[in-house]
Amino acid sequence: MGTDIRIKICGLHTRAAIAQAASLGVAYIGLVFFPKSPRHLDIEEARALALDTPPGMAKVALTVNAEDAAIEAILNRVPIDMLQLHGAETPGRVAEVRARFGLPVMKAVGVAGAEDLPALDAYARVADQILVDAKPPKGADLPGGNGLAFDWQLIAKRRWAVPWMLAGGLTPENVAAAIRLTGARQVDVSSGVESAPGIKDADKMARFVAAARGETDA
Ligand SMILES: O=C(O)c1ccccc1NCC(=O)[C@H](O)[C@H](O)COP(=O)(O)O
Repeated sequence: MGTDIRIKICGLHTRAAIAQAASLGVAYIGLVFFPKSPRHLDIEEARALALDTPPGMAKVALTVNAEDAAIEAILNRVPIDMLQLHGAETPGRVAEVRARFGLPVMKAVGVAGAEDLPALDAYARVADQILVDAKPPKGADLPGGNGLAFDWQLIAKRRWAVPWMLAGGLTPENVAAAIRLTGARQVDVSSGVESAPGIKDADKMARFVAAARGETDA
């Protein structure tokens, strides 16, 4: 562990939460473009927040099965550093988005069991990063951001040729153990630093960052 752990906080939608993320030295912030989500931002809200974001944090646009036109509409107005594809985009679609928009692409891949692991290898061949996340429960409204963890043992000895991020149900209480077990150097959190769906909690954010860096006893 240590301060070299890179942290992404997803689903931020207030200036205060973004300012706090910056003061904590968070590496990435996720802006969610998915209308069913309590963290959804419309394009003009996202633009205002992104223009106000202190330098030094990568602004990641999260979309779900978005068409080119929808991605283009975001990128025309919002200064974005990375695209996070969080739907059922195929490896071919990931390669296409990457080539078309010229931004790094992180593909979220849901894991529930060993049968899901080959997909990680397939996406690692085409994406700039992979987000190793919990698979959403059947019938869930959201394909991510559900606060569910998967069995970290499944990826305990696995490595990929691109940077990867651990996600899914991480909290201030479990993130240190998750990092120890998986060897992750990057972690992503949303629900685990909220007081209610979509509402980020300043104390939980601070405790999460400290725990991920091994600054607490967890
Ligand atoms: O956050 C959302 O509402 C969301 C909506 C649609 C697709 C993905 C979404 N979130 C993804 C994330 O917040 C994270 O990248 C990841 O799934 C971890 O979330 P959590 O388990 O809540 O920490």
